[in-house]
Amino acid sequence: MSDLLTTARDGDVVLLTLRRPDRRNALNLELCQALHAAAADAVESGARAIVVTGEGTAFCAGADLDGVYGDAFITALYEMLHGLTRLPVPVIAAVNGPAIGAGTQLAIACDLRVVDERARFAVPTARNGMAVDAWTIRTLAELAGSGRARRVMLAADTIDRDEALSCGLADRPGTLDDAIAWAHEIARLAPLTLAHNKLVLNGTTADDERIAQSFADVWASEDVKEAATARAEKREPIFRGH
Ligand SMILES: C/C=C/C(=O)SCCNC(=O)CCNC(=O)[C@H](O)C(C)(C)COP(=O)(O)OP(=O)(O)OC[C@H]1O[C@@H](n2cnc3c(N)ncnc32)[C@H](O)[C@@H]1OP(=O)(O)O
Repeated sequence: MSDLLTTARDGDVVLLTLRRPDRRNALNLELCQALHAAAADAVESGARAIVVTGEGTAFCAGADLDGVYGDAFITALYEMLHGLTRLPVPVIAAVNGPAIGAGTQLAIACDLRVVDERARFAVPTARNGMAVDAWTIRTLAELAGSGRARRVMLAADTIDRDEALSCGLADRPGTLDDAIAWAHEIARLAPLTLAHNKLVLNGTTADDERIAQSFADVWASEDVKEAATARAEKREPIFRGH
């Protein structure tokens, strides 16, 4: 539990809100640990989709510039970021304002990004002499395109909302409510399939065995039968994740 993060559950969707609006939701050790734990708890409690957002005018101003220089913080930051990519459920970032530095890292550790009018992305490590890991730079290049990633990383440039939408860094324009509505739609999809797909999208060759297993699990599931039954009965399937 932390005062810096709230968790709200609505059916199968969990909303996690960074709550340091006076510091523009900058990430410190406590907030990284709280977010990591809350996302894992959400999955443990059966959530089928997670939304992450920031309170106030920013999504996340990145690492807390008053406390970024310790190993403990960096470790907690990457455990949290990579933890999100390893969760078996889709995570949507509702980017309600600037996502700077580790704020962009947080947004791209999520699977999907919904951006409101104030959203923008930057990783200005070249302005403050810091560094982000290879996963961050490669994922940014994968999502935004290599040319834009070069501009962001080598010229400390910003990607605004419209550009993010046009290049694929952001998936949909919209508000937090739109992101939550999308999460509810996603929560009705087949959970084992989503978990398999996410594992393939984010996994490495080290995950090959787990991927083969998740593939087999999907095909052996009750849900695959439920989809066929629902089709025959001309109704929407009700997936249970087994
Ligand atoms: C490995 C990862 C590395 C990193 O992530 S390095 C950090 C990279 N991030 C940045 O460089 C972002 C710095 N912040 C900003 O650019 C701006 O802020 C925003 C665009 C996010 C928001 O601008 P606006 O709404 O005008 O707010 P404001 O007046 O600049 O800031 C309000 C208060 O928030 C504090 N604050 C903002 N960002 C951080 C931060 N990253 N760490 C600690 N505090 C921060 C300020 O100092 C100030 O405080 P006060 O009201 O006392 O003057």
